Amino acid sequence: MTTVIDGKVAAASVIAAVKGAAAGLEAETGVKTGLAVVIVGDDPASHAYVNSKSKMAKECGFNSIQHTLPAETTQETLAGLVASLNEDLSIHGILVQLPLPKHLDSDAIIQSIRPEKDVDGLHVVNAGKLATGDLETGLISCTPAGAMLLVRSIHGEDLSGLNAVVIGRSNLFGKPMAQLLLNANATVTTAHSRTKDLASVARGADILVAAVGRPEMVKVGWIKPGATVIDVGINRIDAPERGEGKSRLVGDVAYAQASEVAKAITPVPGGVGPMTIAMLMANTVIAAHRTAGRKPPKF
Ligand SMILES: Nc1nc2c(c(=O)[nH]1)N[C@@H](CN(C=O)c1ccc(C(=O)N[C@@H](CCC(=O)O)C(=O)O)cc1)CN2
Repeated sequence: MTTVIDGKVAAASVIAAVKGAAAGLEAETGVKTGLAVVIVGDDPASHAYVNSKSKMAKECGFNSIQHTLPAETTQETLAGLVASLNEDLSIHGILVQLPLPKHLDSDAIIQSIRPEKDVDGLHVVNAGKLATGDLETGLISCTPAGAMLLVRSIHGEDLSGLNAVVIGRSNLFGKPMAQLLLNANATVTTAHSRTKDLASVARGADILVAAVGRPEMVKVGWIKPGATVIDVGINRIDAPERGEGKSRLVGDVAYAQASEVAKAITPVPGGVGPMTIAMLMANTVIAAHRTAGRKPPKF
């Protein structure tokens, strides 16, 4: 029997823990956890994600602030906003929604966020801490942290003896995911578009993580029978069978066939996606605890 890993259930349990931790911190210290979310431009998907983040932050009992800036915002204006949020004592987490409009230098903006408020875990200080195996003092990028929690729900904390293959090498996901797996003692291969015979590399995986951004690219023949498959892709494709102009979401894995051979698999939607926002809340309450000099909760 294949286990379908339910990201909505896992995310709900993270959120319940966040709510408890935020309430406890406020009761003990008077510190209300604060999250500022910044969005620039009109991309509808980005607006939907940001609205979900702001709403979830309120549900967690946070001070939730949203800054919505027009597409023509200059680098100086955005940098000025980040600088003022860096100084704002009521804000413990700053998130700048990506992608930014093309005329803006995303990396300069991300690197201008104070590392202790970088709840996206993208600042080089946080990336460096993860790369050197320090999982205690930094902030870990939300989607890999969430995907790792799903891996742990199947395999436990120690992945000794297991081969993990991550397909994708982005800073947002592939690199931090590989480092999290390595920290848990898995034997890790990072594969990508230039990897020779990707299918056979993937077939060596006990834990296969796909983050390629190509709909259903990972076929059943790429999956070792009994493997755990974590699908990070969120691709919207046409679905004329649902009516004219309709679309549906699919992952990077051909789910229907893959779920016949995998031991455990994440669906799309409802797998890794919901974990991203839950881990953002987790990072924010961790950051607030640290600022208040309290031991942060573990997730
Ligand atoms: N600053 C950041 N920008 C972006 C990030 C990020 O982590 N930090 N990630 C993505 C978008 N994203 C959050 O921002 C995100 C993507 C998907 C989901 C999610 O829950 N997906 C659902 C499906 C939702 C749908 O129906 O469209 C799922 O997979 O079940 C949450 C957050 C890029 N930008």
